[in-house]
Amino acid sequence: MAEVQTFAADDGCRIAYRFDGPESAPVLLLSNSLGTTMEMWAPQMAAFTQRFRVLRYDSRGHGQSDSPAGAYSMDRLGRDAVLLLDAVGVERVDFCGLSKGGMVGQWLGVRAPERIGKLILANTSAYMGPPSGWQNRIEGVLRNGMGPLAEASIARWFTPDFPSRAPEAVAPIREMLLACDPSGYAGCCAAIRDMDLRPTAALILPPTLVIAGSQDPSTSVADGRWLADRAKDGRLVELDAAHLSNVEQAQAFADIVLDYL
Ligand SMILES: O=C(O)CCC(=O)CC(=O)O
Repeated sequence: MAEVQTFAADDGCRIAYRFDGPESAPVLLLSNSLGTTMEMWAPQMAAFTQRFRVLRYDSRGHGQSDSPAGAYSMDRLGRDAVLLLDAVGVERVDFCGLSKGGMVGQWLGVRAPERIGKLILANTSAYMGPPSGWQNRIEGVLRNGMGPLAEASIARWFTPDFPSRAPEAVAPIREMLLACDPSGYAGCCAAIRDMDLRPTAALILPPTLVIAGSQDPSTSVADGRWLADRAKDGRLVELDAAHLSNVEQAQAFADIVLDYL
């Protein structure tokens, strides 16, 4: 049975990961969004493991990974993904990341394209300014913890009636957010605060599918189209969802990813 394992990144931060699916299958690497864990991919696991050996990890600051104090950077988060591949001895993967995970994907597409077959960037953006908004969020979470963020986050992550229509899908996501280490969450907020991947977006080399949510107030369809227009071989697909489109449109998300791969 698959279990969560850990490896140490080059600064000693322990990163948690797990494999699921047939050992002989090609590897699909999944990267989580801000305030969630590798369990955010639960709605796709049955479908993805039909064809792939799925490698999921908790981004530093999240889940069972360490949460070092201080600001992280997108370089740091991108290097963690490369170091994970090195640690498990996998040379090349297909990649799917949502929001912050998609920012890591943009970084990989430019900085480590030789490690990536196809890239799927869901509900993400090359820039999420202004920095002052992130700074306020960092100060708030370090002062007051995760609790006060929860309901506003859920309201951005799902369309208005989804939580009452599918409480069983939303409850685990709320739990992940509330269990998040405030210092790890703040570290990742700093990485987004300081991120501007726009100057290098045209250097994304792998074939790229961008998935956008037509009702996503965090990373818009326009943000997704902007990326798809710049990636060397980019394409855009829209789902009727808010930010966590893989939870709200679980089957459609899985079908789109598997069709593309
Ligand atoms: O979701 C992410 O990974 C980063 C973007 C974000 O903060 C979305 C949100 O909380 O609305």
